[in-house]
Amino acid sequence: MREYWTSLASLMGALAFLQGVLHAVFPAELRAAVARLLGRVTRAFSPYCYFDVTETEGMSTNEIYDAVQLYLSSSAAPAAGARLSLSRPHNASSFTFGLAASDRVLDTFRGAAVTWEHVVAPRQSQGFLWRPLPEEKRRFTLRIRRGDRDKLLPAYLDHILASAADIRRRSQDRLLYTNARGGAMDGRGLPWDPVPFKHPSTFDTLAMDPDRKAEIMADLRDFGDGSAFYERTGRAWKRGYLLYGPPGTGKSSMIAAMANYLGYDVYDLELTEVGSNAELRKLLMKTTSKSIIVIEDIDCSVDLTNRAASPPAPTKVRPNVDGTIDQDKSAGAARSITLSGLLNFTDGLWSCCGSERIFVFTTNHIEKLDPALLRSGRMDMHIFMNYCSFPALKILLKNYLGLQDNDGSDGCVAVMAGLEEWIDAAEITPADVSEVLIKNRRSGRKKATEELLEVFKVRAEKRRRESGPATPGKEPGDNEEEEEEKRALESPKEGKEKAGGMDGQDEETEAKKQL
Ligand SMILES: Nc1ncnc2c1ncn2[C@@H]1O[C@H](COP(=O)(O)OP(=O)(O)OP(=O)(O)O)[C@@H](O)[C@H]1O
Ligand SMILES: [Mg+2]
Repeated sequence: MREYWTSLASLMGALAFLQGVLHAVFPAELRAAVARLLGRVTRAFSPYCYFDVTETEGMSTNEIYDAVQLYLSSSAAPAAGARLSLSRPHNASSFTFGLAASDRVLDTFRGAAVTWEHVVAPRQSQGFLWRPLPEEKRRFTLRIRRGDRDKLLPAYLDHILASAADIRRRSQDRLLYTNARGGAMDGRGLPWDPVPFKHPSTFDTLAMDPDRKAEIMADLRDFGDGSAFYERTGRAWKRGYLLYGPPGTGKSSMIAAMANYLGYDVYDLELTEVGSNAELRKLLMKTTSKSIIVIEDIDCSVDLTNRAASPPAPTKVRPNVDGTIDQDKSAGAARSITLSGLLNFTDGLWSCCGSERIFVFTTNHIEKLDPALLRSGRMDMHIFMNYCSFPALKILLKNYLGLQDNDGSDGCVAVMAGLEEWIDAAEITPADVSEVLIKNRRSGRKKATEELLEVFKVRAEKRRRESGPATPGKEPGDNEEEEEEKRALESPKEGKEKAGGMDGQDEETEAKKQL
């Protein structure tokens, strides 16, 4: 045994001596060149080819490196034992995972398997630089089979860039843009003011007929995934939705749900702030793709009845001495937008200067809109937001009271039957139902639903009277039922919030303010 250790020690000594001689005889450059050559020879006989994506290109960062990192963090499967690093970028609402040094992930694209390795090596001393580089050199190395090369490149890289852009957009807080400055540009030449968009409305919380809801969601999904379809058919990648119906039926809530569902930004276009068709076009050109452009209450914003009308001579709005502008003067400026300007905005050549954009118009009076505005291609889907139906009511009861379908607890079954019987006759909006539920939610489910049934009955009776012959000598609101309904909506018998807490009205106002 002792001899074994002695011979091992002499072998190690001989190797160290040989290495010393090699270092002395062959300079470092020569050794590196030999190593490179050996690497090349091995690669020449390897069935794989390799591509490096470095973190920096010269002094600037490499966008592809960031995209690969983001893509791998969400799409690819880490190899067994790989470590992922966790981070949360600035302004992001979710975490992202990154690959730690020297770990590998596997991925497949078009049936071909690929491997990514994250290589981290210390950087040699940099000397003096105005902008020092990171101390480590990082790169991703892509390994693919030689035979798959044509199949994978460049399509696989395009796929990575598109996926990374999508992930980035989804993990960042989205924005709500307004044109409150009336088209005037800010310091960066942008006419839109952004604020973080955090509206809580989703398709889960939206009360409407479930079949219609599923249809709208499928339509939005088709639109979002429709890049190839729109290209193949030569259509501009945009879609218009018209939401119409009485006030308080969820039109604005639907827009927020759409934005949350697709992960799009929202541009809330205030037409009365726009001075001319040219300004409207400029605003359109400054919107980004993957966004929803909204014009609320379109019938109230601008005279939309005469397509042929030419804009009146531009009225320059002169500010008053104190710098303010009179309302009627600015209204004059808004009138210089014409229907034809708006039609071009939604379906003219300019409307196609970006892609993946949704136009949403809302109105309480569809009959006031010009048919040209409503045709397919401009408003592709017309969505009627109606009074609350029983299936929609069940969604509100679930959201506000946690009441599940066929929930027999708290003795609600009988009340539910009553609600189903009275709801159509009551013609009540989801907003009014929400109001009653917010105010009574602390009184227990049974009490809250009973209170709602009471409101339904009063409302139904009122509707019946309204549709019957008018009672001479009676003013509107001059009857007992109306007063009783008002009382039920305004001051619930129980469950009033104590001072200090936000009451139902405040919550509602707060929710409305969010959009
Ligand atoms: N369908 C609905 N589902 C869930 N909540 C709703 C629905 N409709 C209305 N609400 C509630 O009523 C409030 C007002 O609704 P919303 O602003 O969406 O109505 P609207 O149809 O846009 O009204 P308007 O025509 O006056 O603009 C919302 O904040 C929401 O709480
Ligand atoms: Mg609205």
